[in-house]
Amino acid sequence: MRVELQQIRKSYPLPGGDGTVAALDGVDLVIESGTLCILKGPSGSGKTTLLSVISGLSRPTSGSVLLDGTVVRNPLDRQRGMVAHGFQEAVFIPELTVVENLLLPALRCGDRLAVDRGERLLEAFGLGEMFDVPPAALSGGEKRRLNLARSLFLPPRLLLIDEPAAYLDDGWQVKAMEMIIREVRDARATLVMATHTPLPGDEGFRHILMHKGKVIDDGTSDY
Ligand SMILES: Nc1ncnc2c1ncn2[C@@H]1O[C@H](COP(=O)(O)OP(=O)(O)OP(=O)(O)O)[C@@H](O)[C@H]1O
Repeated sequence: MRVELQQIRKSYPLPGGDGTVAALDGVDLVIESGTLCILKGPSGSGKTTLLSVISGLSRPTSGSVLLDGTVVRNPLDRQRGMVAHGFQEAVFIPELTVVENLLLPALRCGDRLAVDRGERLLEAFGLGEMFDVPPAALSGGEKRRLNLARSLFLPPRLLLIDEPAAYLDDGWQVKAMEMIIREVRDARATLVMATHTPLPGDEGFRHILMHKGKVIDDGTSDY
C-alpha cells in the first residue's frame, strides 16, 4: 500500500488550556508500496503521533492522508485497505483467551485455515503453551508478542509498529523482527516501524528522521 501525507499538522492543547503544542508540524511524506521503513527521532519528535495519524486512530488537525491515492478520513476506510498496527499498549478482551483474542477476526467465519494460521503464529511467537489462558496471565513480553502476532494475523497491506522491541529481550527482538520482515515481504506489504534504537535486521530499510514534529530527512537520498 502506498502512503502519502500532505501537510499534516497535529496539535494538542497544553495542560491548563493555555495554547497548543504542535506534535506534527507540516509533514509531507511519500512511502511507495512495499517499502520497509524505520521512523527515527528523539523522544517527543512525533513518531507515535505520525503512526496514529496514518492508522486513523488519531485525526490530523489539518492535512491529508492518502492510502493508495485515496484520501482516507476514518478508520473504516483503512480497514478496507487492511491497515494493521502493533502499538506499545495493546488492548485485549479480558474475557477471551489468548488464542481467542488472536482469532477474533476469524471466529465468526470459523475458517479452519485461518485458525491454523493463527495457531502457527502464536507458536512462532512462543505462545504455544498459552492458547487457553486469559491475556491478564501473560507477562509484559508475552503480551507484546501476542500483540505483534495479532497485527500479522490478517496479512496487512500496511503494517505500522511502534517500538517493536519494547518489552522484548534481545533474543525475542531478533526473532520478532525476522517474523515481521518475513510476513511483510510475503504479503508484499508496506512497513513503518517507529523506534529510537537500532533494530536487529533493519539493514536495507529506508530511514526517515523526525525532529520537533517535522521530517528532517525522508531517507530517499541514501535509500
Ligand atoms: N495526547 C497528547 N496530549 C498532549 N500532548 C501530546 C499527546 N500525545 C503526544 N503529545 C505531545 O506531542 C509530542 C510528540 O509526541 P510523540 O509521542 O508523537 O513523540 P515520539 O517521537 O513518539 O516520542 P517517544 O519516542 O518518546 O515515544 C510530544 O511533545 C508529546 O508531549
